[in-house]
Amino acid sequence: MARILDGKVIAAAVKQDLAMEIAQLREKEVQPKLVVVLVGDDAASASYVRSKERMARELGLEAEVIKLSADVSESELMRQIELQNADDSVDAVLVQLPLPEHIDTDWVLMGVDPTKDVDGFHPQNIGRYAIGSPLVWPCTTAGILEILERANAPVAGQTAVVVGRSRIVGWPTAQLLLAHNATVVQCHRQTRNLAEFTRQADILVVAAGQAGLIRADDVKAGAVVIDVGINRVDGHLVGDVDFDSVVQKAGAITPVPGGVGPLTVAMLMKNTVRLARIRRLTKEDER
Ligand SMILES: NC(=O)C1=CN([C@@H]2O[C@H](COP(=O)(O)OP(=O)(O)OC[C@H]3O[C@@H](n4cnc5c(N)ncnc54)[C@H](OP(=O)(O)O)[C@@H]3O)[C@@H](O)[C@H]2O)C=CC1
Ligand SMILES: Nc1nc(=O)c2c([nH]1)NC[C@@H]1CN(c3ccc(C(=O)N[C@@H](CCC(=O)O)C(=O)O)cc3)C=[N+]21
Repeated sequence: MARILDGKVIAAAVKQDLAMEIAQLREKEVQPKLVVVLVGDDAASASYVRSKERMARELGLEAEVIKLSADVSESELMRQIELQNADDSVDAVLVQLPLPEHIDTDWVLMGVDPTKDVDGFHPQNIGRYAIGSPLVWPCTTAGILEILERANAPVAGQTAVVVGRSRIVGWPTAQLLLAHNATVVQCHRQTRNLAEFTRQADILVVAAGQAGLIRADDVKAGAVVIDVGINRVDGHLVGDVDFDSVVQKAGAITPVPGGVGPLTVAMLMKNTVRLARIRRLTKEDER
């Protein structure tokens, strides 16, 4: 039976460390502030944003949510982002995805000041992580590293397979594992014979959004399996990994819910604090 990597417990440990750091920053009169821009009334997005607000409040971080209607124009959305860019009290700006169809997501994400880009989605940050040193790693990716580290799972020299290559999860996660000296294979929809690759993974990260994509036969015995997927099936949340069968074979596994998700929110807070620290306490030429 695999060890179950409990995201809630790990997130609580991250929060504890952060609370101390925030108290120290307050002594230096730094009050980190996060702004979340939420467009439209998608129920899942609204619920994620609520959990972000809740955790910020618990930690004593300032958080503001700017709600815009689903039919907001691209230029009005940009104007709102630029207001946050210009506001010196704001350290971190997050534009909740997905955005409505009529809005060019790439263009909007490029509008966020790279020094306030708490998601790490700006091309400047992507360029930085291509050379291994981003200001921040995207929250989910950072959360995956936190899980691996706190579980004492080695990364260097391991074979890591990432299923998915999205800007939010798959791509940055493969880059992070590579930066930590894993041997990385990145799979996607056009990968032929997916199982041939996943079966070789010492670390298997699955971020495809397909319930039941990975079953016990697709996993190497003893592997560390990180299930990022969030799928609603018959009213329940399930991951991309068939937990009940894979738990019998893997060495360690994250559950859904209660695995990567809680870490994503915790790392958003950690990234906010980091950006606040860099922007307010570091000289321009040291960044
Ligand atoms: N727990 C958390 O904190 C978070 C969870 N999520 C969840 O993670 C999942 C992925 O999210 P996201 O990356 O945004 O999703 P996207 O839909 O943007 O990307 C999915 C990726 O998976 C690949 N893929 C899809 N199906 C298959 C398949 N059958 N075989 C191989 N590759 C496949 C796609 O390939 P291709 O590029 O070829 O299309 C694509 O690269 C979702 O369930 C989402 O809800 C997302 C963010 C945070
Ligand atoms: N700009 C931007 N940045 C993001 O990081 C971002 C985004 N947009 N859009 C959507 C995805 C998804 N995402 C999740 C966050 C928390 C949970 C989470 O807390 N999940 C809980 C369960 C949640 C529930 O019960 O619904 C869990 O897995 O235990 C999941 C998914 C962040 N994303």
